[in-house]
Amino acid sequence: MKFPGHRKIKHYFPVSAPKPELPRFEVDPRRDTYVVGLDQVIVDVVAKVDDTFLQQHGIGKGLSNLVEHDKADRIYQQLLSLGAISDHFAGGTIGNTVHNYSVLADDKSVLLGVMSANITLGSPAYHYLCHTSSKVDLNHLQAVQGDVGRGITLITPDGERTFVIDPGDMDQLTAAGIPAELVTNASALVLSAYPLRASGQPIIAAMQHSLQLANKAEVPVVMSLGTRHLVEELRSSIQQTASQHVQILAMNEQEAEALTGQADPLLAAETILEWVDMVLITAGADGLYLCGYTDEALKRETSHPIKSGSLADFNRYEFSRPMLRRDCRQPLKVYSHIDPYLGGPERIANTNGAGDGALAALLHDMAANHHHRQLQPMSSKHEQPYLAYSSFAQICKYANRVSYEILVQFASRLSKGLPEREDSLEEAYWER
Ligand SMILES: Nc1ncnc2c1ncn2[C@@H]1O[C@H](COP(=O)(O)OP(=O)(O)OP(=O)(O)O)[C@@H](O)[C@H]1O
Ligand SMILES: O=c1[nH]cnc2c1ncn2[C@@H]1O[C@H](CO)[C@@H](O)[C@H]1O
Repeated sequence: MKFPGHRKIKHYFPVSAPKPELPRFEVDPRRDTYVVGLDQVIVDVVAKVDDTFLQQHGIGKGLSNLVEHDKADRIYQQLLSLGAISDHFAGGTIGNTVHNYSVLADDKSVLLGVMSANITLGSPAYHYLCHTSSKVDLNHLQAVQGDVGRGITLITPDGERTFVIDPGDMDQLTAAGIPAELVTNASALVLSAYPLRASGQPIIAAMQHSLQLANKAEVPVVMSLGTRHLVEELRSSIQQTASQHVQILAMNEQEAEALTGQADPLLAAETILEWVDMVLITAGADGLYLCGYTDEALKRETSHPIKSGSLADFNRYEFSRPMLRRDCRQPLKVYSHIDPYLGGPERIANTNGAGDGALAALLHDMAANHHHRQLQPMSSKHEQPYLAYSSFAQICKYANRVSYEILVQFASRLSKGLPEREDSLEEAYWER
């Protein structure tokens, strides 16, 4: 487990005794620190098109459009004949998140979903496996006869991405195949709202079952909202799932507006904190917000400049560490915001996955806290049942840094961890 903070060598957790066993790729729920993700397994087929292509096929720009297999195939064949397909990447919003988590933490995660029983060269399943970190434990995927989902990712000249989703067998995940012990010993269970639109499909029951297992074992549940029109379509079901089963919600500012009716991320966060304990809102060129609770007696004042927006002095206590509302004797709402790292890259090739990257950073900080608590239960860091290792402000910095790394590459998944030292920071910073 790598340390998520300043990432200096001293922040690697000590390993004093030599490990008696050979390293295992499979997660051992009694010994390992890991997060579990549940996803519709999807391979992203990336193609560059112009806006008229979207209009011709009646595809809603910027949306994740669920379509019939035949229509998706017609689009795919046309893209092939145009020579417009540039790549096949592993995708799925939660698949991306757990992969990124494993790359950042240099540690294990588990993916729950489906996989084709018979994999041929060049098939969607083949591409998925080729682009997934070996630290993601895929031993618990459930076999299906057909293909995993195919997400045709259409990139228009303005950099916007639009999905055409051919579900294949991605929704055939069953509740009976969810390994209970893996869920109940995880640092967090992470899933998205996308499966909620698969009405009548087995994945709905699989999702409900995992939520119940995690809730019973008090494993934090993290839900990412997917895309704006999904939230518009399923607002009440998302709200209900969030307030009953979820502790942490992640979304972008459009999804926050669709959920709460508030265009201002701070006001949206204020409302969302009535349902859940923490919320991450990414806001594109405006950076990101992390908001949650701490106990009044444990609040810590920031040394960063004080910011005001729709809430006055909103970041005053951003040096506090996040807690569940029910663990606070006197809950205090804490808001933190950060502008894009280095003002964002000079040129953004593809924003796909920037939000998933930010969420992976938050998960890393939470898992590091879990890991440290197992190793050092008497440490002063665990006098209170904190949700994360670092403060709201520190997690914001980390999440934004990870998003930047995704923006400067073409793919939606990290191919390597963050540098140990930032070239942009002067030597003196690292001497502190
Ligand atoms: N135009 C931009 N300029 C600078 N930084 C950006 C820009 N767009 C995104 N970012 C950075 O990436 C983070 C996440 O971006 P964004 O809000 O677009 O995520 P998203 O819509 O959830 O993405 P996805 O759903 O594709 O994962 C932002 O918080 C910010 O740090
Ligand atoms: O319906 C869906 N279910 C699961 N993941 C999806 C869906 N639509 C798009 N993405 C995934 O979202 C990622 C970017 O955040 C993409 O990699 C894409 O595969």
